[in-house]
Amino acid sequence: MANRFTNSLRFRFLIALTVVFLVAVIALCLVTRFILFPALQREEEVVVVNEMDRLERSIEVNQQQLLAQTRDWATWDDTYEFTQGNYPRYGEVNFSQQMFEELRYQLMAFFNADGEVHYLSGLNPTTGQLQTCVAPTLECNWMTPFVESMQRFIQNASTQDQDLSLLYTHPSPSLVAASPILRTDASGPAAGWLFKVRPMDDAWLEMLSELTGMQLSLTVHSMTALPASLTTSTVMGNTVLAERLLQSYQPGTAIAISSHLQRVRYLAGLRSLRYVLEWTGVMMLLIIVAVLVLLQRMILSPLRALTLFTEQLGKQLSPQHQLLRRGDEIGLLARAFEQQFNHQRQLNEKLSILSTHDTLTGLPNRRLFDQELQNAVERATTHHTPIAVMMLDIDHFKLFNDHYGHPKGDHCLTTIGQQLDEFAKQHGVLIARTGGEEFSVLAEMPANKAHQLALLINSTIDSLSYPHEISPVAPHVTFSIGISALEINTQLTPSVLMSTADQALYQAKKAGRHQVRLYATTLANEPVCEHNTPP
Ligand SMILES: Nc1nc2c(ncn2[C@@H]2O[C@H](COP(=O)(O)OP(=O)(O)OP(=O)(O)O)[C@@H](O)[C@H]2O)c(=O)[nH]1
Repeated sequence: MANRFTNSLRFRFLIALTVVFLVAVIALCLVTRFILFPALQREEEVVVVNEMDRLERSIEVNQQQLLAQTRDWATWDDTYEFTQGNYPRYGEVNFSQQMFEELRYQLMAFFNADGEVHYLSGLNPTTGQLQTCVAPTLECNWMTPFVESMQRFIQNASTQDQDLSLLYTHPSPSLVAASPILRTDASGPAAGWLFKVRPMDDAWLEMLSELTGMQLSLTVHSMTALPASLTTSTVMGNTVLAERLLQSYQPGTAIAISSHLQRVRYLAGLRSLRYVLEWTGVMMLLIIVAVLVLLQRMILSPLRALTLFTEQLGKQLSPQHQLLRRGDEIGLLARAFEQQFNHQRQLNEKLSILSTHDTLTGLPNRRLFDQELQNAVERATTHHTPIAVMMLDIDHFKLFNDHYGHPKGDHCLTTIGQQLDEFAKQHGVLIARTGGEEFSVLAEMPANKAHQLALLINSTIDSLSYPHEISPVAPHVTFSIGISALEINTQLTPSVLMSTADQALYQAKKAGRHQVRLYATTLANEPVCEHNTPP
């Protein structure tokens, strides 16, 4: 049973489809692993870089704003005069704690044209109080790193240098704007430089976070040169830690500003991908099921029906099957099968007739007669019904052949055979050609009726008047007939019937031919002698 299933088309097709399905799944996994995932990751990297670009632009905007404010102060006649030493109350009039806090200034530093400190004002990072000095000493000592960097900038600046925005990392991360001090009409020469420092402290980060919508943190990195890629990203679960390095004016350091970015695009892409993969899998399974159903309906079921159909053909039921009406290949096959079977059946019938009938006369032959006799004897012994066997032999047929020739003898046999065939059909008996010019009759009837029938056969052949000029018996062809009609008992066999009929025939021949002799049990060894030779 299991072997039959594994050999079936259904099983093989299922295996083939499963293999195709597995190959498709593996291909899908490989495509996902080596094409789709990397594409999603590349897209995420682009998103990260764009986000950090946006962040950097926001910082630049803040720097430009500080620079504009610095430029505004530096190109003001009051500042110019102050730097020239002509406006001693400048600081007192213009600087206040509130102004520094509102504008988020850490420090404002004024330098003369030679780069020497002219005036410093700023909020002490420890106390938060406004301090004003003319040198970064004593309580203004915290301004020293700023001042040193600014003086280095002034030393390196050329006469063409205009205002500039910078980033400091030391002493703390800061935005710094530098602008040459000019008259309000921007006429020169520059009286010095004005620097404004805005701390990149928590408050500044908070302001930037509100502006960009990102949670930000800031660190200072020590490095001699900036790397090729200013943006790095580290995946941390559902977020990416993105970091952008910002060039510092102070050598050997850089400011790193970082943010945890939600992997919104990536996760959405991943969900879409999973959705597509799941549905692709489901669709493939549905397609496999559909293919199997179609296979079952379109091929396997018709093939099964074709098998049943051919079995019916084999049993010669001549089925009017609906398969024969199909227009497809199955229909063609069914019709071809039917044609082949019909042809085969006709051949078999011909063969059967050839093997059971005599070719010359068309009468049943000895084989068929023996079979039927066997069956009749069984019927007779079982049901105690009468049975009789007759042996018919043409008288002096050798003389006929010698006189008329063998072909005429054949013609005579054929004519007599036809006559006997008609007779058999009329009287419901079996007449076979069981020898050269010998015929046998199987008649399921009692002895007296068999005897009358034998007489009737003789008179029928006589009435045919087939010429036999040199026959000593009559001028036409005649029969001698021996009949065996034995008592029905378990001893009764076909050979007993045949041999006793032969004995009766011998008696008929011996008594002068053209006669009927009956060998019956009651008359055993005293055969009845009848002669119906016309007078
Ligand atoms: N033409 C022809 N002759 C056949 C055929 N079969 C047998 N015979 C002939 O039938 C003849 C039978 O001869 P015998 O057995 O001597 O019998 P008979 O001459 O009929 O003499 P009795 O039977 O004693 O009356 C032989 O000459 C056979 O050649 C056949 O198919 N065709």
